[in-house]
Amino acid sequence: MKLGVIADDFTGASDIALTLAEGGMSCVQYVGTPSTPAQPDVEAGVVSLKSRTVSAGDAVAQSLAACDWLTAQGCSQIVFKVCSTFDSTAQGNIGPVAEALADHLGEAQVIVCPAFPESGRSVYQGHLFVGDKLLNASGMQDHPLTPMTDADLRTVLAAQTAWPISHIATDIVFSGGDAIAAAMPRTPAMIIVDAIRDDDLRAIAQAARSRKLLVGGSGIAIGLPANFGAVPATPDWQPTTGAGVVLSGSCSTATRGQVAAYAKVAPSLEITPEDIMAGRINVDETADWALAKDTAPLIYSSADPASVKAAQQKYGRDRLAHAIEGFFTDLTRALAVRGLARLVVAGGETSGAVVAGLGCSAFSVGPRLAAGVPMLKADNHQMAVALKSGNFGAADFFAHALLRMSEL
Ligand SMILES: Nc1ncnc2c1ncn2[C@@H]1O[C@H](COP(=O)(O)OP(=O)(O)O)[C@@H](O)[C@H]1O
Ligand SMILES: O=C(O)[C@@H](O)C(=O)COP(=O)(O)O
Repeated sequence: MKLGVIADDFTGASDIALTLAEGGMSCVQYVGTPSTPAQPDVEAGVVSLKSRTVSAGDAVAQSLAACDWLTAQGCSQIVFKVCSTFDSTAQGNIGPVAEALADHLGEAQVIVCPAFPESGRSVYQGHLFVGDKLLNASGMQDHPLTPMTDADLRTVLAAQTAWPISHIATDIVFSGGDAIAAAMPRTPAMIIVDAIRDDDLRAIAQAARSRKLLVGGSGIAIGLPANFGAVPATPDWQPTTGAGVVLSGSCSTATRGQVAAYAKVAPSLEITPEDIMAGRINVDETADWALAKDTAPLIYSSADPASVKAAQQKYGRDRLAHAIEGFFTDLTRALAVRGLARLVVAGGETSGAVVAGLGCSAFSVGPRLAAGVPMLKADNHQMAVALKSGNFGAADFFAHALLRMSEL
């Protein structure tokens, strides 16, 4: 293994795994840190953690364990994959984990860049944009767990770490990899690097060729496979037919549009916070209902910001999230034993919960369904799976994903 990734959620892990696979690296997405060695042909290993919203201490411990496993497999460079919308709170976990990994690997300068131009995320003058909106006006200010209310990544990161924060601006980035390398501070720092185009990310990769640690969204990986001699490729796929289900616990803007669109063409079942907290949902009956349908049904808890806020005030934010995620874990387990063959999931935390219900230990990475979303095959069920980030994908993503999984 040459390149190791520690991803702070499961959708983020499959997002960067797609970038690396399309860059021509043989790539596996692991479910948590494996306890056994990787297959010898794996060049890029992506460890999926569910560490974005746990305590900073827990996130650090999980990330260091993942780092140790990846370096033991031979990785010379580690990427800490965070969200392209920099999802975090003042407590972390981006700063504390980046700091701990840097100390552990002996790296004093850490490039931090969440830009992902293909999905509209750009970093300019240290500020993160989603399309033409600043991060704090993009919808991310209403996220149920990690509301983002400041677009200046320098102040966001400074609140999470004692390390000095530095910045490399677009004029230097446009001058290329050598200019970026020359502009790197000589003293310890986390460096927010601007990037608005894929070419900027390639220049960053060139500058980072011998860095032991990088922090970023999947865009940070665009230029990395070439550093390891890989050439672009299309990942293989064996079609999977059979029963399909869409599970959505994401309350993000794009997902809510996808839920509304799919509910018009397929059976759907809304699970409300009241249903969950009152224990009104029978998981086995729900799984039977889902698999009796001719068209893959949608089961969702996705709701608008006002409803989410009201439910959080009533039940407590973390308690509610935990209960909803627990429901999705149990439902997935029930669906898997009944022979589910195609599974589409919306939401990063939700995906972590769903994958826990699958009980698999790794995914092979197939071709793209949308920017940042590959088709995956679970190693235990040979099930086709898509883990879609909250804000990725077009309005017809669910129908498109289910269809593509079954096509040659
Ligand atoms: N109706 C709801 N009310 C409150 N919280 C919810 C509701 N539905 C889902 N959630 C919780 O909101 C969080 C959504 O996060 P996530 O799955 O990561 O989505 P995204 O990818 O959009 O960030 C999860 O913890 C989920 O359990
Ligand atoms: O970088 C991204 O935007 C995604 O890969 C990601 O991590 C998104 O997280 P969720 O929106 O919580 O799925």
